[in-house]
Amino acid sequence: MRLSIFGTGYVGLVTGACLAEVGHKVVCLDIDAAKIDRLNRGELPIWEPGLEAIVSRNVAEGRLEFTTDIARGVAHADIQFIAVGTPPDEDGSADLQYVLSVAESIAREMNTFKVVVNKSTVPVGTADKVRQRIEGILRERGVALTFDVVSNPEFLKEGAAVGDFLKPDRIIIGAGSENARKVMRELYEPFNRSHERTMFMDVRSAELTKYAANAMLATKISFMNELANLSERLGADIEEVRKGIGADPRIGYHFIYPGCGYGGSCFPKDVQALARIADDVGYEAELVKAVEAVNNRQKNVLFDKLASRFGGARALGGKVIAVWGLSFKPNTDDMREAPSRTLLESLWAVGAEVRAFDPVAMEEARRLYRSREAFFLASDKYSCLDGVDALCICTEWQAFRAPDFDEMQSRMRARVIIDGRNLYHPERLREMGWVYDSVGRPSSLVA
Ligand SMILES: NC(=O)c1ccc[n+]([C@@H]2O[C@H](COP(=O)([O-])OP(=O)(O)OC[C@H]3O[C@@H](n4cnc5c(N)ncnc54)[C@H](O)[C@@H]3O)[C@@H](O)[C@H]2O)c1
Ligand SMILES: O=c1ccn([C@@H]2O[C@H](COP(=O)(O)OP(=O)(O)O[C@H]3O[C@H](CO)[C@@H](O)[C@H](O)[C@H]3O)[C@@H](O)[C@H]2O)c(=O)[nH]1
Repeated sequence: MRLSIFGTGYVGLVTGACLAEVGHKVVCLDIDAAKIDRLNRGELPIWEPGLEAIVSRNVAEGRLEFTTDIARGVAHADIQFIAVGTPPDEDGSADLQYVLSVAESIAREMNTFKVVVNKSTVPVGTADKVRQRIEGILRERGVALTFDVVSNPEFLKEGAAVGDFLKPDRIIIGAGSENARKVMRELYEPFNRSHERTMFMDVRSAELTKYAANAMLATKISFMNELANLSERLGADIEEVRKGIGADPRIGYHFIYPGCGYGGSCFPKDVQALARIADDVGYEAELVKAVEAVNNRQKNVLFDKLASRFGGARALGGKVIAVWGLSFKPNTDDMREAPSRTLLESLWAVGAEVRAFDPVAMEEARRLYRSREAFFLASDKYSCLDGVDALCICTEWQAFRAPDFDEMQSRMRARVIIDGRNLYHPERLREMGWVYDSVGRPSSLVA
């Protein structure tokens, strides 16, 4: 089948490449001409494992192309995907300007029937707004064309996006007409060969399913972080508690890792947006708001631990602190809402100097903090430790899991590790003479 996708970010680009991979003919559009130029030169604007190979193969085989030409994109296909950003507005609600602007573009250029498929994460009722926007423009143009609006939220994770897209747990389709359901079934047919993954429902339920999934996952994390903070104060070990509860299949082991808070471009904004969606219909979403509040507090946990270790926040002035891991999670260079940023900014605020290392997010860190003094990006994880007073770990990259502790010790001014991802065994480190603090474990109590 033929389809066009507006937006070549994480979702649009992965969707385009993966739908081309199964045989469809895809045109990807973006208003960012520099991005399209890079893609046409064979460069990827994002770091995502496995994506480059799929993009280059499908471009070479003529199933995938990139353009800024809206008329060409709209004419190419009956199926028009919207995969643009929905960033938080000032009050935390999702800003729909990019989604509605794509709806306008489609309406201005369409001359035949279209199925408009929204893949962006959007509040319940957005499909109605998209429909009204398209109808308004068609009226202005004086043309009588029919179209469907479908909700098809995306559940891929950064760092595992290609695998998630090609082998989805489920494909959610919110569609109001039999024709739209038929088109979407055919489009996703290649993904249903081993078993049926497509779930059809009404449009509003599909829109809410996306927020429900993210809010549920974020709730699990905030719950575990709350329990971790409690464990520390009770002399219990959250890692034992985690395994103990994970063994219950009703709870499960997934997404119950405590740490220094969740980040990324989705959980923080979507939890906030869900709370605003509830406010808008006069419902106080107390649990959802608590999830956000717990997470905001958790993002300070490394700084607070460091401060108490050094005898107060002001005592950190003039200290040199190493940070391992800048991206919001492993296998991505994305630093949006990363817990590392909260730590960096708190350290700078008290006059500490930071030496940082990340396996892939160095360029992104340079872009974000170019003009920052007191920020040194090291070329590897060991040189990052030269002369530092302590090491903080923000991201659980594989490269940090089994380091050479002797090498580390020889470079650091003091043997202090504050670990926001619970990577090491507290007792082993203590035996080796380290001061080791992590999240929710007895190590945290050792002076
Ligand atoms: N990043 C993820 O892991 C993820 C996963 C699932 C869902 N989502 C949701 O998908 C949506 C897109 O997220 P993303 O991370 O891909 O965003 P992104 O910011 O990486 O990319 C959005 C792209 O859309 C382009 N764009 C904006 N207006 C446009 C227009 N009028 N026409 C064409 N292109 C336009 C931008 O230039 C940009 O390249 C969001 O709603 C997000 O919440 C994201
Ligand atoms: O047990 C856990 C699991 C995750 N995290 C943190 O949670 C954040 C988000 O992680 P993850 O969900 O793996 O990454 P995202 O790429 O943000 O993916 C989420 O957000 C996407 C955008 O909506 C959805 O499509 C995905 O299904 C959803 O998992 C990261 O900071 C992780 O460190 C924890 O602290 N503990």
